[in-house]
Amino acid sequence: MTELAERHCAPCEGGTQPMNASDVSERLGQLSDRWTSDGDAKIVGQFKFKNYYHTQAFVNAVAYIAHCEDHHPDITFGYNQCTIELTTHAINGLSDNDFISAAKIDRLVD
Ligand SMILES: C[C@H](O)[C@H](O)[C@H]1CNC2=NC(N)=NC(=O)C2=N1
Repeated sequence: MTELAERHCAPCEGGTQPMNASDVSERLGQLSDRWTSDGDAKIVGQFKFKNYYHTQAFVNAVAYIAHCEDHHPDITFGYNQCTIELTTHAINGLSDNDFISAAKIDRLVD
């Protein structure tokens, strides 16, 4: 199968089933250890940086990915850390879009 980071998010307007726990855990295995799942509802990534400039640059790059993919994570950050939460609002759960976005975000720092 094509690597997650090479794929693109597909428009999701509902009507798709949210991923079940076993799909979630299989997809999580394709991401870095920074990501954990919060039940089947969302995945959370924790990123550390050496200073505010590096953190802010990362946040800007994540926002750019979100714009290009039309899939939007919640982003919170401080001086040297950033937390990304991904879920697919349209289906109230996780879809491939969340894992594709997470894999692209991983690529920024790996
Ligand atoms: C039409 C467009 O694809 C949708 O409105 C997108 C926009 N960004 C989104 N982002 C997230 N996280 N979940 C969504 O369901 C979603 N829907």
